[in-house]
Amino acid sequence: GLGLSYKKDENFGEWYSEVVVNGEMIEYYDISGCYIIRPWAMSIWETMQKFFDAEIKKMKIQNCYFPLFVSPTVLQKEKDHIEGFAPEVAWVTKSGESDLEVPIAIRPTSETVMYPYYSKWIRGHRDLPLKLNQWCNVVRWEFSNPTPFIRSREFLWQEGHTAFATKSEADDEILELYRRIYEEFLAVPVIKGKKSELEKFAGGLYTTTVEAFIPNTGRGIQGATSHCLGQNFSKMFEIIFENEKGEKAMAWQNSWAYTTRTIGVMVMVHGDDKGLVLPPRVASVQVIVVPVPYKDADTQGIFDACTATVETLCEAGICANMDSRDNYSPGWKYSHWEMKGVPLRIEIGPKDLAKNQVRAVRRDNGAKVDLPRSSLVERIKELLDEIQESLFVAAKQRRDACIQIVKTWDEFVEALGQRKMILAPWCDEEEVEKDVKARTKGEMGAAKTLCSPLEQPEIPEGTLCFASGKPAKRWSYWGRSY
Ligand SMILES: O=C1CCCN[C@@H]1CCCn1cnc2cc(F)c(Cl)cc2c1=O
Ligand SMILES: [Mg+2]
Repeated sequence: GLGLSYKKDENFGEWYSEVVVNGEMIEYYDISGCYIIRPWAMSIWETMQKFFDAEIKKMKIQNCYFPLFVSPTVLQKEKDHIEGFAPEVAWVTKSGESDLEVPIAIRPTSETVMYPYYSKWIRGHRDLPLKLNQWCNVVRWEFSNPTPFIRSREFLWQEGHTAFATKSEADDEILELYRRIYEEFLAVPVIKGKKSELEKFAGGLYTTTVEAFIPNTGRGIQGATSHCLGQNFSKMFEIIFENEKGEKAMAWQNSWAYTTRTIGVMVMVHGDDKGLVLPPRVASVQVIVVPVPYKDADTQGIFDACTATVETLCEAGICANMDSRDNYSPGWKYSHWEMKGVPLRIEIGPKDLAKNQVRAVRRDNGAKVDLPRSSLVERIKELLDEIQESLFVAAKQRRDACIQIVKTWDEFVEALGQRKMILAPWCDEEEVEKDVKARTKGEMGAAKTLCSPLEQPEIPEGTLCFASGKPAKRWSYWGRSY
């Protein structure tokens, strides 16, 4: 029947798997780690894409499409940093009955696909900057526990690859777009930060990130990423141009991505024991109108009022629908649309009809309010804005409650045991991070750096690293992660 069999605070993993299926976002597929993305989730991806694509077009970034398949020679070109990734590369070895002469890799990311052509196209400084993006899928044959949206063997993303004549900083503008996707659309708080040397993209100079946090599991999760590649890849792929002084120079590059993981983070942060809770800005149905007929009361009048209400809201740009199915009770419909996380429900019964009003019910906190039909549009718009804001505020409060500032190792271990996101002063030495990982190994996974926040709290003179006792150089967030 309706309703979830698992509670979010008791069986988070099972709750999550059930809620994405019952909310009709995901259908499980007969290949492990692969999932069907149903329209209820695809519309969220499209809403984010519409925003992000328009924003990168303002930055004169152009979309393109490179092949899915990578020839092995070119994939090995990056051998230094991909040796760790080799086990997750998927290969095509046959067509029909016959083996391929040479196996072909399926892109796990597109540096090796794109950069040989960057090298060909970029000859002189007038060919720069070259700023391309592609919306596509990538395949990484992961073995650790597959989770819909969060960790799958195929996922959708955008990957941006930019090349400049001069040293360009990692793209702060892109990182800000990622923050906006999380905080303004998905109502999920994130922290902008820099990855440690150990956690960064090995092929680049440094990696910046927006880090989210899942209070229920006490794990950080990388929300999106932007890398400053320096000249590392232009050296490897000979992306060389003649500069304005006629000298040979190597291009400076950035690359950046966000993925369908964004949708999973939103579900984990906002969902509850009645199902999904969608932020209005990404909800494909923001208002569901349910007729509540009563015995011989004016059923047609109620239906007409519902139809008129939907039309009025749609004309005002609000995504409203009516559930007019006559084979389900109002109560069944309430549970169904709560499971799907529709932000607002409008009920119209005989009493509402008589008073020329509607009853609006918020999905996030269950609050009910009677609205006169005369001021319906403005009141509904206010309610939707209120829901969007309060989802973000509530999520930020829950996330902030998980942040623990520590100064010593004992405090660190205690906070880790309490599944916290730990802010600690650190000597910024890679060996020390490796040591923390070794010392916190366990079946829940080791602690690692999540990011060093771009907004650094001040470090009082004499502050020592929580792990090594050496002079602290920067604050960093630590914790377990996905
Ligand atoms: O994160 C981004 C932004 C968009 C473009 N790419 C970079 C780096 C991707 C790292 N990475 C991540 N995963 C990988 C998996 C693989 F199997 C292989 Cl061969 C390589 C990689 C790999 O380089
Ligand atoms: Mg990976």
